[in-house]
Amino acid sequence: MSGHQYIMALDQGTTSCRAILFDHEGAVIHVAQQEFQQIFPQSGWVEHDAEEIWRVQLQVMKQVAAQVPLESIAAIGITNQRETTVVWDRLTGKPLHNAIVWQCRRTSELCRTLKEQGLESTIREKTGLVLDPYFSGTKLMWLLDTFPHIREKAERGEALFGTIDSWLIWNLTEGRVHATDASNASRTLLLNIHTLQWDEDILQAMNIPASMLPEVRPSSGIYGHTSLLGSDVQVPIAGVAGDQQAALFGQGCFQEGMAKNTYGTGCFILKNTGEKPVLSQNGLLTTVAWQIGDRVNYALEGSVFIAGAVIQWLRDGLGLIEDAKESEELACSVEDTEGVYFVPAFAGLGTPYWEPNARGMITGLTRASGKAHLVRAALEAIAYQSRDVLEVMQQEAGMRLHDLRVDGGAVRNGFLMQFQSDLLGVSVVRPKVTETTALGAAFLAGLAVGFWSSLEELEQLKGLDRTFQPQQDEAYRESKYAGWRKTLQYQL
Ligand SMILES: Nc1ncnc2c1ncn2[C@@H]1O[C@H](COP(=O)(O)OP(=O)(O)O)[C@@H](O)[C@H]1O
Ligand SMILES: O=P(O)(O)OC[C@H](O)CO
Repeated sequence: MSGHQYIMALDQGTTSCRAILFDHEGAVIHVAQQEFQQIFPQSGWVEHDAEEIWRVQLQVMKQVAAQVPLESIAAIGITNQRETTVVWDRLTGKPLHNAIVWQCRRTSELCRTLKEQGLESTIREKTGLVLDPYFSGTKLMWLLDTFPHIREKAERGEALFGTIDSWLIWNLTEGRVHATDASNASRTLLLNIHTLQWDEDILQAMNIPASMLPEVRPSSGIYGHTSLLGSDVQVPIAGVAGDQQAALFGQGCFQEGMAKNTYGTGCFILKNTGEKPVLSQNGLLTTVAWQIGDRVNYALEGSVFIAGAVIQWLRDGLGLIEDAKESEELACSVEDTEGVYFVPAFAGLGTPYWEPNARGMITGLTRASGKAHLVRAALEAIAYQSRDVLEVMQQEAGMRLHDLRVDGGAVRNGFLMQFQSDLLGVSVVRPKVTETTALGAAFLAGLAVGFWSSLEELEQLKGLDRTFQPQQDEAYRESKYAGWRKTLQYQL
């Protein structure tokens, strides 16, 4: 192992592809990042070009690899936007349709039909999920039902399904490995999370051929090797996890009861529930956190569909700001939103409401309302939605929140972090490495190849950047939140 100094993590997010090299201390050594195209073919529909994702991911990977001797890279870990559905041709390797993104609402009606057929409680018990367009199952079903040539190929064993991890593994590996890890598989609506097997009854009910599905493997372990960084070097792909589970791992939330919130395109709050799946009564999801060897860790999750994406919309949709960073300065330029509330339900509402038909809304506007109030209301909405999830988590899991560990692109925004702390009345703890998603994937890969030896060793690597303490009293907190809840009622 002596020449091995780095682990490379590939973080394939909703808006960009990243490649990051971490050293043995868990420090970021090199990063390359590139955004790719978001495709909105109709209202509420979202797609990505899977070939573009692969091209961009390979490019950033090569950029980073060029900074160090190839032999110094011990392994690659993959982490990815979850649920996004790719179907490709086994023979040509070409996608048979654009990837259908997790945010896409096109299967709302299909979900309703499946509910009417009485499938909801089976899905809940077996998969830990709810019947919502968010998950891969109905997206795959839609592709098979809409395009007869895709179904024909699937029935001949020539069409393969995968989430983005599988798509990258397939493209990276010499022998075209078709696999996924248990954390990603647990987001498809097709996996029995108790047995970690694809569920035959659900596949039958959704008319999905089992031959399309990838092999489910542990999150830490060798999937295959790639020579795409240099033909004479074989680098093992040794860790794979969905991005939110990877962030939980990268935050060092290894023990039952530990929780984190990641502020990226959406917000995802996960709480480690140990080795037993806990089923929620209030709209939280039960999901596989990771599998290492035979040991499976589960988590309860609250998913907020639009968080940082609302800031992107202010930038790209309205042209109100030029850069996400600007939102902080604008928000701080006013004392308050002066009664403006912004519900960014662009893609329906996730936890705990599960209302696929909800849509965005801005209320409380007056002639005195300006750009700064709107931007501030958008940032505040990210914090309100996170509180909605944490309220349910605390009620249900008997969790007493002492502090909140945070990560993701939007935690750079100091206003947002302070407001989150004020709104919850607890400390918000931001780590030094906010790339915890990528770090989690690196940890999983590093453990598999002996770069790191144990979870205890990984725990020592954590470093804090800043803790935000509440600066407002309970009266402020509760009156702001009551205003949010009242506004939300219009969409429920
Ligand atoms: N300073 C900032 N303030 C608010 N939001 C930000 C800031 N910087 C980045 N963001 C938001 O964070 C998101 C990107 O975070 P990232 O973790 O890379 O997301 P993803 O993995 O979903 O692509 C974008 O939606 C962007 O608008
Ligand atoms: O790309 P992110 O970081 O917004 O994460 C997306 C989630 O995995 C969707 O479930």
